[in-house]
Amino acid sequence: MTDQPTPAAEHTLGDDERALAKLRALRGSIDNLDAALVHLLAERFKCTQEVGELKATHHLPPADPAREADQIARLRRLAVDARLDPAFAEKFLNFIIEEVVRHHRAIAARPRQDGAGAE
Ligand SMILES: O=C(O)C(=O)C[C@]1(C(=O)O)C=C[C@@H](O)C=C1
Repeated sequence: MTDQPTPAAEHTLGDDERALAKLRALRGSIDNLDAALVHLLAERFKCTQEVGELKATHHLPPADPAREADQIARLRRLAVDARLDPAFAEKFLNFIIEEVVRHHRAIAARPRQDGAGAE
């Protein structure tokens, strides 16, 4: 019988420490990226809040399906280039837009402060 090392014997304490250090470093980057996502989303919602005000003031519909179709097609292309699943990119954008449209509807339904529209 030959003395073949078992996988467990090859797996040293140093390997485990390196793996844990790598995991910690990756989690640090994940936390930074999550923070960036929150800030990016906050900026996006600031813009869409203004869009919602503009639309409500000028009696424009809360949703614009043609614009959404363009955005989805563009995002899917970007996702493919970035090696991100385009179906996931589409789902993610739709999720955000759904929330935006909900805000737009709430703004449009809000009673106006300037008395316009009242008898
Ligand atoms: O561009 C608009 O008209 C918006 O209201 C913004 C937005 C978006 O979040 O990107 C939201 C709803 C519309 O259906 C399309 C796009």
